[in-house]
Amino acid sequence: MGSAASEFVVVANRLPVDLEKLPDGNTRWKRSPGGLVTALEPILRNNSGAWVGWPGVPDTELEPIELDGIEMHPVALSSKDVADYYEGFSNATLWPLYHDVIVRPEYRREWWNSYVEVNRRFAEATAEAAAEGATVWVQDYQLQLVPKMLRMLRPDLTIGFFLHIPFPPVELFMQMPWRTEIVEGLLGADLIGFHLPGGAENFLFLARRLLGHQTSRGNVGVRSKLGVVQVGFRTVRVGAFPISIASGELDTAARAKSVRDRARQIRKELGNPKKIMLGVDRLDYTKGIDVRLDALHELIAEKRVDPSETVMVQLATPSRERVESYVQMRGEIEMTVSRINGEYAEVGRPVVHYIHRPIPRSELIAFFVAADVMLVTPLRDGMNLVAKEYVACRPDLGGALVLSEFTGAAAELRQAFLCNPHDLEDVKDKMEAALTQDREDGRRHMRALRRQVLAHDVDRWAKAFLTALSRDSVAGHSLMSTDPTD
Ligand SMILES: Nc1ncnc2c1ncn2[C@@H]1O[C@H](COP(=O)(O)OP(=O)(O)O)[C@@H](O)[C@H]1O
Ligand SMILES: O=P(O)(O)OC[C@H]1O[C@H](O[C@H]2O[C@H](CO)[C@@H](O)[C@H](O)[C@H]2O)[C@H](O)[C@@H](O)[C@@H]1O
Repeated sequence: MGSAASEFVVVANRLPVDLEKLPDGNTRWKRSPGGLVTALEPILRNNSGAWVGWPGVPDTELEPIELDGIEMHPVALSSKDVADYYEGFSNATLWPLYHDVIVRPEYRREWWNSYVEVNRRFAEATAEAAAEGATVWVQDYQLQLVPKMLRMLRPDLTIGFFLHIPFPPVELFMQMPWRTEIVEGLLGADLIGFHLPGGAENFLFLARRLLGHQTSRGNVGVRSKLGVVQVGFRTVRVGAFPISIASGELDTAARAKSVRDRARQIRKELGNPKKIMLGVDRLDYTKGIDVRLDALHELIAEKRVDPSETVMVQLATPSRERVESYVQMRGEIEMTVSRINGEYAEVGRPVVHYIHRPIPRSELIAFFVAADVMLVTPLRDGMNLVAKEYVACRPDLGGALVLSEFTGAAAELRQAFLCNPHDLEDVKDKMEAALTQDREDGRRHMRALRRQVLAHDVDRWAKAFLTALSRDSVAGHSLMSTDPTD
């Protein structure tokens, strides 16, 4: 495969596929976890581009390879890189800091040094993969230094950056010992995207107060009214672009007879309960899996939910399994599941069905179709694609969505049963309301939710971001430029 050939390059910590080493010594590629891949994989597949990322296993050097129409450029990470850059700085420092310090971020210099070094490696790999004048789209918190490093290596490139997790309030961000370096790193991009206007506005404030750049001061809009930072002669634009899913594809898949049959079979396998509640998440402390389990436990104890006619299914993909806070949270969740089942299950009829492994896509869609109530209760979440996937999978207008106010999705899905996950009574009330909703009200809410999700799909997200990015490359913008992209 030729190098320096791609006109469009996505750079993300992970490739969309992980290399799996099988016990017999063979290897195979499998879909990698998380919403970033769910969102970007179809875009790249349909637009023939290159993807620079880690193949998900340590100490493995691989040549570029074409898979499913995408040119994959694997970046090797050693076991030490994985421990310090990925598990350490990315997921024990940045992840908790950017998610409202739900657990305490650890600030370690050796992790930071590794973050800098690995970001440099990604920048170098991208500089090799990109054609002259190409567009490069850097993704997420693991790679915040790449825009500046890449600009120094390849000033000819147009560089976009998108943050998939929340950008924290200024008071929290200021804890970061390397806060200046991170803001400078991001400012290497031509366009910096966040899910919500609040994140973009936090960033503009920091660019002004921390680095002394001139910036625009008004509110940032959604896919419009971008903010501006003047960095010497360069103008960096900052905007809000809420990510989405391939809604049309899911809608079609959910209508298939095989999926509807499987959904009926799932209900039967669960003992034909009156109501099925569903949770689908990476096993992450931000997702509030404990919140929904505690709420269910209390609802049963208070006899507001009858465990002989209601079941909960929690599908949990293993995630970041060597990071201490994840180990601890898994133990707590599994204990609560056992406690609820210990108190209320009958032989052969658990109240909570808990599966700790990834589920194939078609099976997941059948679960969405089968579920009467979808529980999405994060303490904080950049977007949460699961909420949108559930809505897209309900062309029958059935089902109800309980959604935390602290997800990016809540800004768009206003007709859900919105709840405050820090207020257990509120979560219980919303779960009960969703379980007992009037059929016609439910259909009306679901119709409105679907209108939003089907109209704003992942293609529209990518188009809005890339259109704004390409405008950057052709024209200089004045400091107060406001240029709608939608
Ligand atoms: N147990 C599971 N099995 C298979 N896919 C899952 C599972 N849990 C989550 N997913 C998928 O992973 C993605 C999660 O995206 P999102 O909700 O945005 O959160 P995050 O990216 O933080 O994990 C969705 O596409 C969802 O369908
Ligand atoms: O790569 P991992 O460490 O296994 O984690 C998986 C992904 O998790 C995060 O996803 C986020 O992106 C979603 C799409 O924008 C968004 O809906 C969700 O709220 C975010 O949490 C992470 O940001 C990705 O980098 C990871 O690949």
